[in-house]
Amino acid sequence: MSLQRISVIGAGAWGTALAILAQRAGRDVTLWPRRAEQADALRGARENAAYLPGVPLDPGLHIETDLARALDADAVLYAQPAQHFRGFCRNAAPLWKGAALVIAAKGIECETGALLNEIAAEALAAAPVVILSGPSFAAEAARGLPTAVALAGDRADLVEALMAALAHGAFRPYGSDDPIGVEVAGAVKNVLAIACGIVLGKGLGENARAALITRGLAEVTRLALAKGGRAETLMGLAGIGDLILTCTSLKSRNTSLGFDLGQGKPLAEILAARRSVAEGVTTAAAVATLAARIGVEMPIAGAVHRILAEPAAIDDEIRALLARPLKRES
Ligand SMILES: NC(=O)C1=CN([C@@H]2O[C@H](COP(=O)(O)OP(=O)(O)OC[C@H]3O[C@@H](n4cnc5c(N)ncnc54)[C@H](O)[C@@H]3O)[C@@H](O)[C@H]2O)C=CC1
Ligand SMILES: O=C(CO)COP(=O)(O)O
Repeated sequence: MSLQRISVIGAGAWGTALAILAQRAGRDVTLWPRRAEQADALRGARENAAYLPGVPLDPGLHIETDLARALDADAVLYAQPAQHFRGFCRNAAPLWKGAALVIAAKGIECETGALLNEIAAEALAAAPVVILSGPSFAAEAARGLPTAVALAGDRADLVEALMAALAHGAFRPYGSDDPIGVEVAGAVKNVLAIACGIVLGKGLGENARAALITRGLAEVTRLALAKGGRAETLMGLAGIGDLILTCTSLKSRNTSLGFDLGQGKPLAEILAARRSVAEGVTTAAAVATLAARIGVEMPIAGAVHRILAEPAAIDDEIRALLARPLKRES
Protein backbone atom coordinates (compact mmCIF):
# COMPACT_ATOMS: atom_id res chain seq x y z
CA MET A 1 0.00 0.00 0.00
CA SER A 2 1.39 3.40 -0.92
CA LEU A 3 0.20 6.56 0.79
CA GLN A 4 1.41 9.37 -1.44
CA ARG A 5 -1.25 12.04 -0.97
CA ILE A 6 -1.33 13.28 2.61
CA SER A 7 -3.66 16.00 3.92
CA VAL A 8 -3.32 17.69 7.28
CA ILE A 9 -6.36 19.19 9.02
CA GLY A 10 -5.44 22.20 11.15
CA ALA A 11 -2.61 24.66 10.65
CA GLY A 12 -1.60 25.15 14.26
CA ALA A 13 1.94 24.27 15.33
CA TRP A 14 1.52 20.50 15.08
CA GLY A 15 -0.48 20.41 11.85
CA THR A 16 2.05 22.68 10.18
CA ALA A 17 4.97 20.61 11.49
CA LEU A 18 3.38 17.36 10.30
CA ALA A 19 2.76 18.85 6.86
CA ILE A 20 6.41 19.96 6.65
CA LEU A 21 7.62 16.51 7.80
CA ALA A 22 5.41 14.62 5.34
CA GLN A 23 6.62 16.84 2.53
CA ARG A 24 10.25 16.25 3.48
CA ALA A 25 9.49 12.53 3.35
CA GLY A 26 8.55 13.01 -0.30
CA ARG A 27 4.77 13.01 -0.02
CA ASP A 28 2.36 15.23 -1.94
CA VAL A 29 0.96 17.30 0.96
CA THR A 30 -2.10 19.50 1.42
CA LEU A 31 -2.57 21.64 4.54
CA TRP A 32 -6.12 22.66 5.45
CA PRO A 33 -6.23 25.71 7.73
CA ARG A 34 -9.58 26.31 9.43
CA ARG A 35 -9.88 29.96 8.44
CA ALA A 36 -9.55 31.58 5.00
CA GLU A 37 -7.51 34.49 6.47
CA GLN A 38 -5.04 31.99 7.87
CA ALA A 39 -4.77 30.29 4.47
CA ASP A 40 -4.06 33.68 2.86
CA ALA A 41 -1.42 34.45 5.50
CA LEU A 42 0.30 31.10 4.92
CA ARG A 43 0.23 31.52 1.15
CA GLY A 44 1.58 35.08 1.43
CA ALA A 45 4.37 34.60 3.97
CA ARG A 46 5.20 30.94 3.19
CA GLU A 47 5.59 30.65 6.94
CA ASN A 48 3.17 30.01 9.81
CA ALA A 49 4.10 33.16 11.70
CA ALA A 50 1.25 32.72 14.21
CA TYR A 51 1.92 29.15 15.36
CA LEU A 52 5.27 27.93 13.99
CA PRO A 53 7.45 30.95 13.26
CA GLY A 54 10.86 30.60 11.69
CA VAL A 55 10.25 27.45 9.65
CA PRO A 56 9.74 28.18 5.93
CA LEU A 57 6.97 26.41 4.06
CA ASP A 58 8.07 24.75 0.84
CA PRO A 59 6.39 26.26 -2.25
CA GLY A 60 5.16 22.76 -3.15
CA LEU A 61 2.91 22.60 -0.07
CA HIS A 62 -0.72 23.00 -1.15
CA ILE A 63 -2.78 25.27 1.09
CA GLU A 64 -6.42 24.27 0.60
CA THR A 65 -9.54 25.82 2.13
CA ASP A 66 -12.08 23.49 0.51
CA LEU A 67 -12.62 20.58 2.93
CA ALA A 68 -13.87 18.14 0.26
CA ARG A 69 -10.74 18.71 -1.81
CA ALA A 70 -8.51 18.32 1.26
CA LEU A 71 -10.18 15.01 2.14
CA ASP A 72 -9.42 13.63 -1.32
CA ALA A 73 -6.18 12.02 -0.10
CA ASP A 74 -4.69 8.65 0.85
CA ALA A 75 -4.30 9.68 4.50
CA VAL A 76 -5.83 12.56 6.44
CA LEU A 77 -3.99 13.69 9.58
CA TYR A 78 -6.22 15.40 12.16
CA ALA A 79 -4.20 18.02 14.09
CA GLN A 80 -6.79 20.39 15.55
CA PRO A 81 -7.62 20.44 19.27
CA ALA A 82 -9.44 17.36 20.53
CA GLN A 83 -12.65 19.18 21.51
CA HIS A 84 -13.29 19.99 17.82
CA PHE A 85 -12.81 16.42 16.64
CA ARG A 86 -16.47 15.39 16.72
CA GLY A 87 -17.43 18.47 14.69
CA PHE A 88 -14.72 17.63 12.16
CA CYS A 89 -15.96 14.02 11.85
CA ARG A 90 -19.53 15.20 11.29
CA ASN A 91 -18.47 17.67 8.59
CA ALA A 92 -16.13 15.16 6.97
CA ALA A 93 -18.41 12.10 6.97
CA PRO A 94 -20.49 12.99 3.89
CA LEU A 95 -17.32 14.02 2.03
CA TRP A 96 -15.12 11.03 2.97
CA LYS A 97 -13.48 9.38 -0.02
CA GLY A 98 -11.81 6.41 1.68
CA ALA A 99 -8.68 7.96 3.20
CA ALA A 100 -7.08 6.56 6.33
CA LEU A 101 -7.62 8.86 9.33
CA VAL A 102 -4.59 9.60 11.49
CA ILE A 103 -5.50 11.19 14.83
CA ALA A 104 -2.59 13.42 15.88
CA ALA A 105 -4.50 15.41 18.52
CA LYS A 106 -4.02 14.50 22.18
CA GLY A 107 -7.15 14.79 24.25
CA ILE A 108 -10.40 13.24 25.45
CA GLU A 109 -13.84 14.73 24.78
CA CYS A 110 -14.78 16.87 27.73
CA GLU A 111 -18.56 16.39 27.76
CA THR A 112 -18.63 12.63 27.23
CA GLY A 113 -15.25 11.25 28.29
CA ALA A 114 -15.01 9.62 24.83
CA LEU A 115 -11.62 8.80 23.29
CA LEU A 116 -11.16 10.27 19.82
CA ASN A 117 -11.00 6.81 18.23
CA GLU A 118 -14.41 6.09 19.80
CA ILE A 119 -15.79 9.32 18.32
CA ALA A 120 -14.37 8.37 14.91
CA ALA A 121 -16.02 4.95 15.12
CA GLU A 122 -19.39 6.65 15.77
CA ALA A 123 -19.18 9.69 13.53
CA LEU A 124 -16.75 8.69 10.75
CA ALA A 125 -17.14 4.94 10.62
CA ALA A 126 -15.88 4.68 7.03
CA ALA A 127 -12.34 5.69 8.03
CA PRO A 128 -9.69 3.21 9.21
CA VAL A 129 -8.00 4.92 12.18
CA VAL A 130 -4.37 5.21 13.27
CA ILE A 131 -3.21 7.16 16.33
CA LEU A 132 -0.03 9.28 16.13
CA SER A 133 1.45 10.23 19.51
CA GLY A 134 4.73 10.47 21.38
CA PRO A 135 7.33 12.98 22.57
CA SER A 136 7.27 15.60 19.83
CA PHE A 137 7.42 19.35 20.33
CA ALA A 138 6.29 20.71 16.96
CA ALA A 139 9.02 23.34 16.78
CA GLU A 140 11.81 20.77 17.21
CA ALA A 141 10.33 18.22 14.81
CA ALA A 142 9.75 20.90 12.16
CA ARG A 143 13.38 22.05 12.45
CA GLY A 144 14.48 18.51 11.60
CA LEU A 145 15.72 17.64 15.09
CA PRO A 146 15.59 13.91 15.96
CA THR A 147 12.03 12.94 16.91
CA ALA A 148 10.42 9.52 17.42
CA VAL A 149 6.67 8.93 17.60
CA ALA A 150 4.31 5.97 17.85
CA LEU A 151 1.84 5.12 15.08
CA ALA A 152 -0.77 2.74 16.44
CA GLY A 153 -3.63 0.96 14.76
CA ASP A 154 -5.43 -2.34 14.43
CA ARG A 155 -4.42 -2.76 10.78
CA ALA A 156 -0.72 -3.66 10.54
CA ASP A 157 -0.59 -2.98 6.78
CA LEU A 158 -1.85 0.55 7.28
CA VAL A 159 0.47 1.28 10.21
CA GLU A 160 3.44 0.08 8.16
CA ALA A 161 2.41 2.10 5.12
CA LEU A 162 2.11 5.22 7.28
CA MET A 163 5.49 4.59 8.90
CA ALA A 164 7.03 4.38 5.43
CA ALA A 165 5.13 7.46 4.24
CA LEU A 166 6.20 9.71 7.11
CA ALA A 167 9.70 8.51 8.06
CA HIS A 168 12.48 10.71 6.78
CA GLY A 169 15.83 11.85 8.10
CA ALA A 170 15.59 12.31 11.84
CA PHE A 171 11.81 11.70 12.06
CA ARG A 172 11.24 8.09 13.13
CA PRO A 173 7.77 6.60 13.56
CA TYR A 174 7.57 3.30 15.49
CA GLY A 175 4.62 0.97 14.89
CA SER A 176 2.21 -0.29 17.55
CA ASP A 177 -0.93 -2.41 17.57
CA ASP A 178 -2.28 -0.79 20.75
CA PRO A 179 -4.15 2.33 19.60
CA ILE A 180 -6.08 2.55 22.87
CA GLY A 181 -2.95 2.53 25.03
CA VAL A 182 -1.22 5.07 22.78
CA GLU A 183 -4.24 7.37 22.71
CA VAL A 184 -4.90 7.26 26.46
CA ALA A 185 -1.19 7.90 27.16
CA GLY A 186 -1.01 10.96 24.91
CA ALA A 187 -4.20 12.49 26.27
CA VAL A 188 -3.59 12.01 29.99
CA LYS A 189 0.05 13.16 29.91
CA ASN A 190 -1.25 16.70 29.30
CA VAL A 191 -3.16 16.59 32.60
CA LEU A 192 -0.13 15.20 34.43
CA ALA A 193 2.03 17.93 32.85
CA ILE A 194 -0.23 20.57 34.40
CA ALA A 195 0.28 18.85 37.77
CA CYS A 196 4.07 18.93 37.31
CA GLY A 197 3.94 22.58 36.31
CA ILE A 198 1.96 23.42 39.46
CA VAL A 199 4.55 21.65 41.60
CA LEU A 200 7.38 23.61 39.93
CA GLY A 201 5.48 26.90 40.10
CA LYS A 202 4.91 26.43 43.81
CA GLY A 203 8.58 25.61 44.36
CA LEU A 204 7.86 22.12 45.70
CA GLY A 205 11.00 20.74 44.12
CA GLU A 206 12.23 18.16 41.68
CA ASN A 207 11.72 15.21 44.06
CA ALA A 208 8.03 16.06 44.03
CA ARG A 209 7.95 16.28 40.24
CA ALA A 210 9.66 12.90 39.84
CA ALA A 211 7.16 11.35 42.26
CA LEU A 212 4.26 12.92 40.35
CA ILE A 213 5.51 11.63 36.99
CA THR A 214 5.92 8.12 38.43
CA ARG A 215 2.60 7.98 40.26
CA GLY A 216 0.99 9.69 37.26
CA LEU A 217 2.32 6.90 35.07
CA ALA A 218 0.70 4.40 37.45
CA GLU A 219 -2.69 6.09 37.15
CA VAL A 220 -2.62 6.54 33.38
CA THR A 221 -1.65 2.87 33.11
CA ARG A 222 -4.72 1.90 35.19
CA LEU A 223 -6.93 3.94 32.86
CA ALA A 224 -5.37 2.48 29.72
CA LEU A 225 -5.82 -1.07 31.04
CA ALA A 226 -9.44 -0.40 31.97
CA LYS A 227 -10.09 0.87 28.44
CA GLY A 228 -8.50 -2.21 26.85
CA GLY A 229 -4.95 -0.94 26.29
CA ARG A 230 -1.74 -2.70 27.33
CA ALA A 231 0.62 -1.79 30.18
CA GLU A 232 3.79 -2.13 28.08
CA THR A 233 2.56 0.63 25.77
CA LEU A 234 2.83 3.04 28.70
CA MET A 235 6.54 2.17 28.89
CA GLY A 236 6.98 3.34 25.29
CA LEU A 237 7.18 6.60 23.38
CA ALA A 238 3.56 7.65 23.87
CA GLY A 239 3.69 6.86 27.60
CA ILE A 240 6.86 7.42 29.57
CA GLY A 241 8.49 9.06 26.52
CA ASP A 242 5.97 11.89 26.31
CA LEU A 243 5.79 12.23 30.12
CA ILE A 244 9.57 12.73 30.27
CA LEU A 245 9.46 15.34 27.51
CA THR A 246 6.41 17.25 28.61
CA CYS A 247 6.67 17.12 32.38
CA THR A 248 10.30 18.25 32.46
CA SER A 249 10.11 21.21 30.08
CA LEU A 250 8.52 24.61 30.39
CA LYS A 251 8.34 24.56 26.57
CA SER A 252 5.26 22.40 27.14
CA ARG A 253 2.13 24.58 27.07
CA ASN A 254 0.53 22.33 29.68
CA THR A 255 3.50 22.41 32.06
CA SER A 256 3.89 26.16 31.69
CA LEU A 257 0.16 26.67 32.32
CA GLY A 258 0.51 24.61 35.50
CA PHE A 259 3.60 26.64 36.45
CA ASP A 260 1.66 29.90 36.14
CA LEU A 261 -1.18 28.43 38.23
CA GLY A 262 1.37 27.39 40.85
CA GLN A 263 2.69 30.95 40.86
CA GLY A 264 -0.79 32.14 41.75
CA LYS A 265 -1.97 33.53 38.39
CA PRO A 266 -5.72 33.17 37.74
CA LEU A 267 -6.59 30.59 35.07
CA ALA A 268 -8.65 33.08 33.05
CA GLU A 269 -5.66 35.45 32.89
CA ILE A 270 -3.31 32.62 31.82
CA LEU A 271 -5.67 31.49 29.07
CA ALA A 272 -6.37 35.04 27.87
CA ALA A 273 -2.64 35.63 27.34
CA ARG A 274 -2.27 32.56 25.06
CA ARG A 275 -3.13 31.78 21.49
CA SER A 276 -2.04 28.15 21.75
CA VAL A 277 -4.06 25.26 23.08
CA ALA A 278 -3.26 23.51 26.40
CA GLU A 279 -5.25 20.30 25.95
CA GLY A 280 -4.86 19.26 29.60
CA VAL A 281 -7.39 21.90 30.71
CA THR A 282 -10.34 20.25 28.96
CA THR A 283 -8.93 16.74 29.18
CA ALA A 284 -8.73 17.02 33.00
CA ALA A 285 -12.52 17.29 33.11
CA ALA A 286 -12.86 14.48 30.57
CA VAL A 287 -10.58 12.18 32.57
CA ALA A 288 -12.56 12.91 35.75
CA THR A 289 -15.80 11.95 33.97
CA LEU A 290 -14.32 8.84 32.40
CA ALA A 291 -12.45 7.61 35.49
CA ALA A 292 -15.55 8.02 37.67
CA ARG A 293 -17.72 6.21 35.11
CA ILE A 294 -15.46 3.18 34.78
CA GLY A 295 -14.23 3.14 38.38
CA VAL A 296 -10.51 3.92 37.94
CA GLU A 297 -8.70 5.67 40.78
CA MET A 298 -6.86 8.74 39.41
CA PRO A 299 -6.00 10.99 42.35
CA ILE A 300 -3.53 13.28 40.53
CA ALA A 301 -5.75 13.87 37.50
CA GLY A 302 -8.69 14.43 39.88
CA ALA A 303 -6.71 17.04 41.83
CA VAL A 304 -5.79 18.86 38.59
CA HIS A 305 -9.45 18.88 37.56
CA ARG A 306 -10.52 20.41 40.89
CA ILE A 307 -7.67 22.96 40.86
CA LEU A 308 -8.64 24.12 37.36
CA ALA A 309 -12.19 24.66 38.61
CA GLU A 310 -10.98 26.38 41.79
CA PRO A 311 -7.28 27.43 41.68
CA ALA A 312 -7.46 28.67 45.28
CA ALA A 313 -7.71 25.01 46.27
CA ILE A 314 -4.11 24.24 45.20
CA ASP A 315 -2.72 23.98 48.74
CA ASP A 316 -5.65 21.87 49.96
CA GLU A 317 -5.29 19.52 46.99
CA ILE A 318 -1.55 19.11 47.57
CA ARG A 319 -2.16 18.42 51.29
CA ALA A 320 -4.84 15.87 50.39
CA LEU A 321 -2.55 14.05 47.92
CA LEU A 322 0.21 13.85 50.54
CA ALA A 323 -2.21 12.63 53.21
CA ARG A 324 -3.53 9.70 51.17
CA PRO A 325 -3.24 6.35 52.96
CA LEU A 326 0.16 4.70 52.62
CA LYS A 327 0.11 1.78 50.21
CA ARG A 328 2.29 -0.62 48.27
CA GLU A 329 3.81 0.85 45.14
CA SER A 330 2.26 -1.55 42.62
N1 LIG B 1 2.27 21.69 19.39
C1 LIG B 1 2.85 20.51 19.65
O1 LIG B 1 4.06 20.44 19.91
C2 LIG B 1 2.04 19.26 19.59
C3 LIG B 1 0.66 19.29 19.60
N2 LIG B 1 -0.05 18.12 19.59
C4 LIG B 1 -1.51 18.13 19.60
O2 LIG B 1 -1.99 18.65 18.37
C5 LIG B 1 -3.28 19.25 18.57
C6 LIG B 1 -3.25 20.65 17.96
O3 LIG B 1 -2.33 21.39 18.74
P1 LIG B 1 -1.41 22.54 18.12
O4 LIG B 1 -1.15 22.33 16.69
O5 LIG B 1 -0.25 22.66 19.02
O6 LIG B 1 -2.35 23.81 18.28
P2 LIG B 1 -1.90 25.33 18.37
O7 LIG B 1 -2.02 25.77 19.78
O8 LIG B 1 -0.60 25.55 17.69
O9 LIG B 1 -2.99 26.04 17.50
C7 LIG B 1 -4.33 26.07 17.88
C8 LIG B 1 -5.11 25.29 16.86
O10 LIG B 1 -6.46 25.27 17.26
C9 LIG B 1 -7.26 25.51 16.15
N3 LIG B 1 -8.56 26.00 16.57
C10 LIG B 1 -8.84 27.07 17.34
N4 LIG B 1 -10.18 27.20 17.45
C11 LIG B 1 -10.72 26.18 16.75
C12 LIG B 1 -12.06 25.78 16.45
N5 LIG B 1 -13.10 26.47 16.91
N6 LIG B 1 -12.25 24.70 15.68
C13 LIG B 1 -11.20 24.01 15.19
N7 LIG B 1 -9.92 24.34 15.44
C14 LIG B 1 -9.70 25.42 16.18
C15 LIG B 1 -6.47 26.54 15.38
O11 LIG B 1 -6.91 26.65 14.04
C16 LIG B 1 -5.08 25.93 15.48
O12 LIG B 1 -4.93 24.91 14.51
C17 LIG B 1 -3.52 19.23 20.09
O13 LIG B 1 -4.33 18.14 20.39
C18 LIG B 1 -2.12 19.03 20.66
O14 LIG B 1 -2.15 18.37 21.93
C19 LIG B 1 0.56 16.92 19.53
C20 LIG B 1 1.93 16.83 19.51
C21 LIG B 1 2.78 18.00 19.53
O1 LIG C 1 2.38 16.91 23.08
C1 LIG C 1 3.37 17.61 23.09
C2 LIG C 1 4.73 17.07 22.99
O2 LIG C 1 4.73 15.69 22.79
C3 LIG C 1 3.23 19.07 23.24
O3 LIG C 1 3.01 19.35 24.57
P1 LIG C 1 2.23 20.66 25.00
O4 LIG C 1 0.89 20.64 24.29
O5 LIG C 1 2.10 20.60 26.48
O6 LIG C 1 3.07 21.82 24.56
